[in-house]
Amino acid sequence: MTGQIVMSRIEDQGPKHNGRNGGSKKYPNGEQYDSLLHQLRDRMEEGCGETIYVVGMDGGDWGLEEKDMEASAATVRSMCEQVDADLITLRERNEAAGLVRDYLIRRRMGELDFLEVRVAVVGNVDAGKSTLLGVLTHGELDNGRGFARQKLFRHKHEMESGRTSSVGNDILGFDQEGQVVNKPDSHGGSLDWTKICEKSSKVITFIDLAGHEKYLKTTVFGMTGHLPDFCMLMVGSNAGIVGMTKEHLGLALALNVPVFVVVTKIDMCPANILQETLKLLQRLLKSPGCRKIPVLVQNKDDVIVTASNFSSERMCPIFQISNVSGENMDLLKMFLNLLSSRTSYHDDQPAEFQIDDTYSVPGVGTVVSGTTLRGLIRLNDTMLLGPDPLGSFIPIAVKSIHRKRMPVKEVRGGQTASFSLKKIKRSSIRKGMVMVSPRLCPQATWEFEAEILVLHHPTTISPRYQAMVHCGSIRQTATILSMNRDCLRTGDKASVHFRFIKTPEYLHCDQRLVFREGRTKAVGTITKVTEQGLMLT
Ligand SMILES: Nc1nc2c(ncn2[C@@H]2O[C@H](COP(=O)(O)OP(=O)(O)OP(=O)(O)O)[C@@H](O)[C@H]2O)c(=O)[nH]1
Repeated sequence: MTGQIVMSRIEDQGPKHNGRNGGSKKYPNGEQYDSLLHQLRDRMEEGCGETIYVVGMDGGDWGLEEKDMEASAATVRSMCEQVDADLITLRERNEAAGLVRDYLIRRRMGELDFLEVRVAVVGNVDAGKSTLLGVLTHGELDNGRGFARQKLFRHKHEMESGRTSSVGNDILGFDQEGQVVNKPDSHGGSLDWTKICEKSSKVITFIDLAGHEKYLKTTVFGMTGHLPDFCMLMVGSNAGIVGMTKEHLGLALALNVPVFVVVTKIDMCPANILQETLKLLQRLLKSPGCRKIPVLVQNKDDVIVTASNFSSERMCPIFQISNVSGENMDLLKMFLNLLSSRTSYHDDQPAEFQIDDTYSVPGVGTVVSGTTLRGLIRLNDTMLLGPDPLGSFIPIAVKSIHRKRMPVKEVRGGQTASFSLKKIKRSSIRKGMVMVSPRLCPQATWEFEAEILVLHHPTTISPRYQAMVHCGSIRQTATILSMNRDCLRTGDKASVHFRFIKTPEYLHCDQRLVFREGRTKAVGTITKVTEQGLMLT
């Protein structure tokens, strides 16, 4: 093994993990070091503050002798100092020519900052969604009779019926070492969000979307409005692929949200039934409608490989867990810690924030919560809030910002936040409104065109048909004014001209939308937004 380093190897032959390739970093000269540093910065930006880095390639071979590995590791450590990041060893393995090491490189976070990843949780009723979230966030296993989920229920009627109907939010914090920081208090078992965020370098927000068909509306809103980075599809191993499972998978695929699957209840499922469920699941994921590559995650190596290839590739990891015995929970947690946000941000982009909920807080006033789509919003910035029913936007000053109930000074693209607004009545704010930078000169839109695909419709769709459009946090009925075909049936694609029936909305080209009415579902992409003054009547 020579001590030299050939730069082209790093770019050309490193293992491609979602652009996170590594290489041999033994004894680079100044120029090579700068180039490596530049690459690392790019990768960290692409991964929203973190990247998986593989060290140990020399020539075409995998593996370094111990002393070369230590030299390479020292180079990487020094680069991490330059970019103010921590270097965490994920695994070390022996390949033909020696050692290979996988590192997680994660930006150091100040006390009030953390990386944020949103995971939508879907799956059929009784698949164990609420239970898994209870187990993950409260660190106590279930008893198989609903113990763990009790901690999550927010509404009385849910407590009584055992069904989740609201879009709940649960958080799971990981420290720099990848350990869970959630510590429920000893009385009542409640979680202190501020403490979790302070101790975390990454916070996973789970958006628990209901499993019952009755709540499909809520599920669709959660999948479009809360901008999940990833979707966790839960399947009960004994029940298999039933009820809403395919529906939820289809929705995630239609909205281009990468999916991973968690098969639960393996403690109580006979081996042959578990195998049957896994077989059907793999067949479904490989089918022409999904075109995924299912991977059964069995060990830490599988976690690293699937996490590294997850967001941009077709890989679909499948975990098999028990909420009662805790089997494989460590693999799922490790995977969650390695997921990175899909929304990269640039400070210089004009800020956009979409509102998905409003509250009246005694002593504070009106509070809006939602997701920052782009740019940077700071305390005391002036933003434009709208559109109101006439399509206007009004200036408002940002007087307080909270992330996960914690006061902060700024919030960036990809992060959820809430703002308290002065002198604004809660009743004048609706879901779907936005707060944007005045630089954008925002316009409200009554009409738009979209390319849509009808996923399911019992008869045919033709002009004047009305249905609910979900787009980001917008949820409003729209009428089809015209389309480039006479009528649409299941499986048809068309270019369709829509008009909102109640108020104009703030829309962008390229936004994904879901068009839904009862069992009818269509998905699409906005292709044209009509300026306010130019509406057709
Ligand atoms: N034995 C066993 N029981 C489980 C496991 N996971 C969940 N359960 C039980 O399965 C039942 C249903 O779990 P829930 O978490 O309520 O299911 P859900 O998917 O959240 O259902 P909805 O919220 O109604 O959509 C509860 O009684 C749990 O105790 C598991 O891994 N093993």
